[in-house]
Amino acid sequence: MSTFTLSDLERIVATRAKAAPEESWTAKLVAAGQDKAAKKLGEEAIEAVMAAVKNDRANLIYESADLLYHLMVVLKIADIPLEAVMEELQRRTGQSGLSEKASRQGP
Ligand SMILES: N=c1c2ncn([C@@H]3O[C@H](COP(=O)(O)OP(=O)(O)OP(=O)(O)O)[C@@H](O)[C@H]3O)c2ncn1[C@@H]1O[C@H](COP(=O)(O)O)[C@@H](O)[C@H]1O
Repeated sequence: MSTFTLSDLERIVATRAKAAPEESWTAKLVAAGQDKAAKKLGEEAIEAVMAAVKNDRANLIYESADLLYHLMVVLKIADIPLEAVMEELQRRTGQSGLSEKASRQGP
């Protein structure tokens, strides 16, 4: 079982964001800005969706890793700590996704 966590990835992204863009994909994306980083996130999401609908397990794992990495870069550029996302997820525990959806729908 892997001991690697999203917090580890967040730390790596934060460190590599300060590297020279010629030597780091992370730094290159950060230097390019949120439009480029968010576009990459969208592309990786589509690739993960395609792997999922094709039932391609190996590729879904690979594209999910790309997706999570690019999400961490987008959060870094937006100056949102992973902690904020985890707090939101924690806030939702104890409430079913269906009742949460219903609470957002109007009369
Ligand atoms: N997890 C990742 C990770 N996942 C994907 N990628 C990179 O994301 C890029 C996007 O892949 P694509 O094939 O979609 O893009 P591309 O066609 O090469 O690029 P474009 O033509 O779209 O610009 C590739 O260069 C991948 O290597 C990652 N780059 C870095 N990391 C992590 O970040 C760390 C630091 O990496 P650097 O910032 O490069 O030092 C690494 O050790 C990893 O832990």
